[in-house]
Amino acid sequence: MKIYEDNELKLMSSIVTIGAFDGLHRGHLALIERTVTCAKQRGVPSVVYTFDPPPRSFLQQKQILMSVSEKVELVKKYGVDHIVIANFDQMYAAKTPLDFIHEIKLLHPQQINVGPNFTFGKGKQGDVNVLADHFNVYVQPFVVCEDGEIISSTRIRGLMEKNELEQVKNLLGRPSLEKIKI
Ligand SMILES: Cc1cc2nc3c(=O)[nH]c(=O)nc-3n(C[C@H](O)[C@H](O)[C@H](O)COP(=O)(O)O)c2cc1C
Ligand SMILES: Nc1ncnc2c1ncn2[C@@H]1O[C@H](COP(=O)(O)OP(=O)(O)OP(=O)(O)O)[C@@H](O)[C@H]1O
Repeated sequence: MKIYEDNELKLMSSIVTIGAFDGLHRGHLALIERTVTCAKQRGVPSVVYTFDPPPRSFLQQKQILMSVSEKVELVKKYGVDHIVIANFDQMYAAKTPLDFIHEIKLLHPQQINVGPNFTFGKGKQGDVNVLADHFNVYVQPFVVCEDGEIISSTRIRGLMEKNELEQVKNLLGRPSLEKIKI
């Protein structure tokens, strides 16, 4: 897997997934698996486009669930070809949805896979509908756990605070944040 610590990767064709992916829970992993499978079927590279630090931690001082090197290590195990790690700072956060779309166009994605709640651009102005005006977008239905609740990094942060580690393992689908697979 090739790692790009700027957001200037250019490809002729690709399948892309985008997100903070903090903690790499079962919802994130479903998106990454779909991206890799689809890329292999079509014979084009798979790309995970992520942010460091996670926007929620930079903008709202939320706890970071995993380091960028742990994230890279786990993403690599899933057979991803390229990972872009955009430096999320004030200047980056101020980009408009259209600025971001122009960057993603450099990847020439045949398909972009995101979850229903994906947002992007200054003030979270871009959503899946805006993205779909410019790209072929697949919206992965929410992955939920047994009680029907949506799995999210926010929920995992809350469970960690209460030390509910069994439930954390369940949402991650593996024994700990760092461990690769069960
Ligand atoms: C170019 C760009 C600018 C962003 N600016 C903001 C912002 O101003 N405020 C905010 O809360 N989030 C901002 N975000 C974060 C997104 O809303 C979102 O959290 C991020 O794209 C990760 O998606 P995910 O939360 O679905 O993983 C920005 C994201 C991108 C790509
Ligand atoms: N449970 C889920 N099922 C399917 N897709 C998901 C799920 N949770 C997040 N996603 C998608 O994964 C990508 C990364 O999302 P993100 O990193 O914001 O995760 P999150 O768990 O929603 O985080 P947070 O709780 O901090 O907002 C986005 O495209 C998002 O829509």
